[in-house]
Amino acid sequence: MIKVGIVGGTGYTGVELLRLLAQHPQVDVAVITSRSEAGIKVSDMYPNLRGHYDQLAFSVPDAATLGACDAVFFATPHGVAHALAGELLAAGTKVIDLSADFRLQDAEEWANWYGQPHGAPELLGEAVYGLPEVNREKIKAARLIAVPGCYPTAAQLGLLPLLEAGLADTSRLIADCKSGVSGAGRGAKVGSLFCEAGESMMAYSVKGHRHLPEISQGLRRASGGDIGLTFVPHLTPMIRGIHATLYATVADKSVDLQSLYEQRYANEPFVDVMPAGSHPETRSVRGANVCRLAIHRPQGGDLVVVLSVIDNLVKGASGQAVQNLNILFGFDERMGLAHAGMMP
Ligand SMILES: NC(=O)C1=CN([C@@H]2O[C@H](COP(=O)(O)OP(=O)(O)OC[C@H]3O[C@@H](n4cnc5c(N)ncnc54)[C@H](OP(=O)(O)O)[C@@H]3O)[C@@H](O)[C@H]2O)C=CC1
Ligand SMILES: CC(=O)N[C@@H](CCC(=O)OP(=O)(O)O)C(=O)O
Repeated sequence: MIKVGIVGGTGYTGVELLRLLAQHPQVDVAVITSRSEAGIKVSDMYPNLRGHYDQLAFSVPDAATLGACDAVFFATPHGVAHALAGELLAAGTKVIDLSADFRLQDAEEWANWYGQPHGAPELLGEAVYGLPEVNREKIKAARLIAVPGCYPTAAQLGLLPLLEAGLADTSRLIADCKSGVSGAGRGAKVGSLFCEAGESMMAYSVKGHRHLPEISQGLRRASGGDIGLTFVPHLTPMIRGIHATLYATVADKSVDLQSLYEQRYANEPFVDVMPAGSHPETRSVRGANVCRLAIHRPQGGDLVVVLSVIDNLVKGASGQAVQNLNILFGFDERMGLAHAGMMP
């Protein structure tokens, strides 16, 4: 049994961690922080967790208490893990960061996209990008994990097989992505109001979204060369889910792309390559730590369309974080994550 802490326990990814860890046989959640709800019992705030964490209350983040844990999750806005990770690592605590603080390898690029200086560039060298389908061996030996963003998880898992095989024109890739509103977090924002987002759909950040450099970094690693990617995120009237429609030009029509994807993900417990011609739905992964993919080549042309769906709060955040924890501590990778998606 290991002891874990969660910094940022009242946000959407924090409470999703609690939901998943409630069924994890090897994890005891010892500390959960919130500055605004300190002193409140978890089960008083989240009735779905009654019977699971009845003695646990939110507390103000404190490095000494967190440093007594085996691992600490950061489910906080950018910059918080920068400030605390070094101290926790020095105390021998592993850090699993759900924010973007350690996802980009280049501190200057991070500062440009996130509009603030990087708070812990000295830790970047050891941070491991926590996409198990790419970095499983590195994760096993890591102390600091940067859990990928939600759009980057859906986009990379959908495009990696084509790029690793050197099949796609890497100068012209398109990721047309739709997210549920929980992707914006629990904080009050006009754009997240039911009257604003409840029955409407819009693209945003077309000029440049902070997930663009993260997706490009991963695709560069996969292809070994430069990436020309257009990434357009959209806000859609659903609570959870990401649907990524990915476009790539693949001139070689002789390749069996279905087999390529099936072989690439044959041993991956959380990537499901659907039968040829499928149209995965976000509700099929709702609550589940799964990415479902379908590969299409419309009219047999050179444009390949890959459909990729995840739950932004599970494979796109907290589920992937638990998957990383399992790998890090040598548990079965599926532990605590055996949830099927929710239909309807
Ligand atoms: N929502 C999603 O789908 C995804 C989110 N992420 C990332 O995960 C992280 C958390 O996201 P989400 O759960 O949506 O965020 P929320 O806004 O819903 O929650 C943020 C949490 O962090 C706490 N917090 C805020 N500021 C600080 C601070 N300075 N120090 C300590 N705690 C703080 C808040 O509690 P309090 O203020 O009371 O302390 C709250 O519990 C973000 O970095 C986000 O980008 C990643 C992938 C997907
Ligand atoms: C719908 C929505 O607003 N989504 C968020 C991205 C989700 C997320 O939290 O990503 P990070 O972990 O990288 O911050 C956005 O576009 O900013």
